[in-house]
Amino acid sequence: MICTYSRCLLIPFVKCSSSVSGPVRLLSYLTTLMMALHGKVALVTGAAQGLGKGFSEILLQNGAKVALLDVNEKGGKVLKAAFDKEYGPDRTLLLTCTVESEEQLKDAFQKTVDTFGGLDIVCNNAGIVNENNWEKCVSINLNGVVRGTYLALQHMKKENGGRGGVIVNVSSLAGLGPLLTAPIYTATKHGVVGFSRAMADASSVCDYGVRINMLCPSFADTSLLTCLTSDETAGQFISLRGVAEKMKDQFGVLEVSVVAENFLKLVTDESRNGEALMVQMQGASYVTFPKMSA
Ligand SMILES: NC(=O)C1=CN([C@@H]2O[C@H](COP(=O)(O)OP(=O)(O)OC[C@H]3O[C@@H](n4cnc5c(N)ncnc54)[C@H](O)[C@@H]3O)[C@@H](O)[C@H]2O)C=CC1
Ligand SMILES: CCCCCC(=O)/C=C/C=C\C=C\C=C\[C@@H](O)[C@@H](O)CCCC(=O)O
Repeated sequence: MICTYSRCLLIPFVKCSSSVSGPVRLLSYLTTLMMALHGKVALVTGAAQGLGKGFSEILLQNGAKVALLDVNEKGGKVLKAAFDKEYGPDRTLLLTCTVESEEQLKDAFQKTVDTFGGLDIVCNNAGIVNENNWEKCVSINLNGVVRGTYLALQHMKKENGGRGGVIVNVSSLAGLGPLLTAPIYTATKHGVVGFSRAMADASSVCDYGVRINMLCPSFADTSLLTCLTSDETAGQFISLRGVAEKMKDQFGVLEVSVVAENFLKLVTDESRNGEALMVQMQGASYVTFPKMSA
C-alpha cells in the first residue's frame, strides 16, 4: 500500500509492513535515504501520545531517528511497538523519564547520543494542565522546557563539538494571550515563549549553530482537553468550565496531523530562529512581536 504524506514529505512515502516482499522493502529503504531528515537524530519529550506522538511520527516519516521520552512507560511501550512495526526497530529509542528530573533527563539525552551518534532536533513538548497542583504545572511546563533546552544545547552547540540543529519548544496560543480559565498554564506557556526568544537571540550572538523556535497551537484533539472541565485539574477555576467549553467551540479543535505538519516547518525552515508559529483552524502564521525602542 502506498500512502503519500504529500503535504509533508518531499517525495512519495511507501508504507512498509513486516510482511512486504523484498523489492518494496528496498523501495522503502531508498525512499528513506532520499528524505529531508535522513541521517538526522531527534528527541521528543512527551512522545507517548497526543501531539508528541504526532511530532515523532512525522519525524520518522521524513527519515529521522527519534528518541521517544515519556513518563508514561506503558504508553511508551505501546507506541514503540507500533513504530517498530511501521518503521523498523532501529529507528526509535524509548526512554522512560520525567522532565522534572535533571538526572533522568540528562541520562536520556546521553543515551540518545550514545545510541544514535549525535543530536540534531529536540522537541520539548511534555506538558500538563493543573491549576490545583500549580507547582507541578510550572515544574513540567516551564522548568522541564528550560532543562530540555539546556541539555539539548550541551549536546548540539558547535563549540561543544555538536552538529548544531534546531530546538522546538511547545507553547500554546495561551503563551501569547491570557487563558482566563488556566492562569498558571498561561504563565508557563508565556514563560516558554519569553525563554525561547531570549535563548534564540543568545544562540545567534554566541554562534551556537542551534535555532530555537516556538510552536503555539490552539486547541488540539488530544486527551489534554479533558483538563478544561476536570475538577481535579481546573481547581478554583472549575466555575469557569462553561467559558472554557465555549472558547473551545469558538476556536475549534485542530487535528494532531495539522499541528505536526506545522511543527515540521519549524524543523526544516533554516531561516527561522526565535520565531513563534501560531496554528489555528483558519491556518498558521508567524507572530510579529512588538519592537522595543532602543
Ligand atoms: N492539546 C492541546 O489543545 C494543546 C496542547 N499544547 C501543548 O502541547 C503539549 C503536548 O500536549 P498534548 O499532546 O495535548 O497532551 P497529552 O496529555 O495528550 O500528552 C502529553 C504527554 O506528555 C507526557 N508527560 C506529562 N508529564 C510528563 C513529564 N513530567 N515528563 C515526561 N513526559 C510527561 C504524558 O505522559 C503524555 O504522553 C503540551 O505542552 C501542551 O501544553 C499546546 C496547545 C494546545
Ligand atoms: C487549559 C486548557 C489548555 C488546553 C491546551 C491549550 O493550550 C489550548 C489553547 C487554546 C487556545 C487559547 C486561546 C487564548 C486566547 C486568549 O489569549 C484570548 O485572546 C481570547 C479572547 C477571545 C477572543 O477571541 O479574542
